[in-house]
Amino acid sequence: MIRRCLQAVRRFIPHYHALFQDAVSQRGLAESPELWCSAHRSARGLSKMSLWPFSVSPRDFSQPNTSWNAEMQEVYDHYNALCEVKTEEGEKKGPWRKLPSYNRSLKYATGGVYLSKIIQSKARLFTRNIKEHGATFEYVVFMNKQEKRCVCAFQAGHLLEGPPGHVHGGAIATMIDTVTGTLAGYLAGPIMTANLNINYRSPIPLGSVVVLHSALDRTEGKKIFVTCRVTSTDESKLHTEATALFISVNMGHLFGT
Ligand SMILES: CCCCCCCCCCCCCC(=O)SCCNC(=O)CCNC(=O)[C@H](O)C(C)(C)COP(=O)(O)OP(=O)(O)OC[C@H]1O[C@@H](n2cnc3c(N)ncnc32)[C@H](O)[C@@H]1OP(=O)(O)O
Repeated sequence: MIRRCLQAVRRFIPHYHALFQDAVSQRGLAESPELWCSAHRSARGLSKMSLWPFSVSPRDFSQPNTSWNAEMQEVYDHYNALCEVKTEEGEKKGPWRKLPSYNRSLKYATGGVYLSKIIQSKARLFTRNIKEHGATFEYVVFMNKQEKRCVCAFQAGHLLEGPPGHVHGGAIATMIDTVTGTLAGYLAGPIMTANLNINYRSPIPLGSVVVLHSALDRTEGKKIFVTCRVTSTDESKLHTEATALFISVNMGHLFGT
């Protein structure tokens, strides 16, 4: 069964490769950051049809679940309401968009000739690898493309302890990397983190909800500079400040080609 599935994957790779090369050329990405997303969407459609025989509908980890406390739900509801603005002509898309979040991003953005190298069946996105709701990273990202910024509501679970009763600095860095990286990737296509500078200003209690506010600072060629502030939900308390540098890469960079 597995051998037959792999044979089917191999048969479709040339078609997939053509699609991928067409849509995700570096020139195209530089001119239109949208291309990465459309290539990603096309790839998902294709992989669902034929390339990914093991595929099931992916779970969107950024949907509310029973572990979310009232504050987390409140921030979610606030930004979710901004995703659709009601007008006299009926509902219209607002400036914000909720990003879905899966536990294997590459599974849903499979890429032609790289397919055989990237399939590691046990690989899972670091922030989405625990099944128990609320134990680690509960978060949802809302993107505002016009303003080139995003916000993330983050509820830190009990397995993220660093100092007693408070969130581990590495877990905070993980969330900052994730949110700034998501913004940079959304605006510029495939990126890698080159530099992350973090100032921890006040500890984050375990179980509490904070908001990460991330914004594009500037771009210089392949370099994308992004800022991030982690605050309490009412923004009265600053927990962490960071700056990040991302470099646009082509997919070959990930596979040493
Ligand atoms: C799409 C979104 C979907 C998201 C879904 C999942 C969500 C999760 C998202 C999570 C996202 C998490 C993402 C992750 O966690 S990525 C994982 C952590 N990051 C890495 O492992 C990256 C490892 N490093 C590299 O691969 C390369 O060094 C990179 C790619 C970074 C640069 O490559 P390369 O070395 O070949 O670069 P270049 O020679 O072309 O130089 C280009 C320019 O950049 C300047 N430069 C380079 N490095 C630095 C530096 N450190 N400080 C300051 N400047 C630096 C350089 O001087 C030059 O400037 P200029 O001379 O042009 O002025």
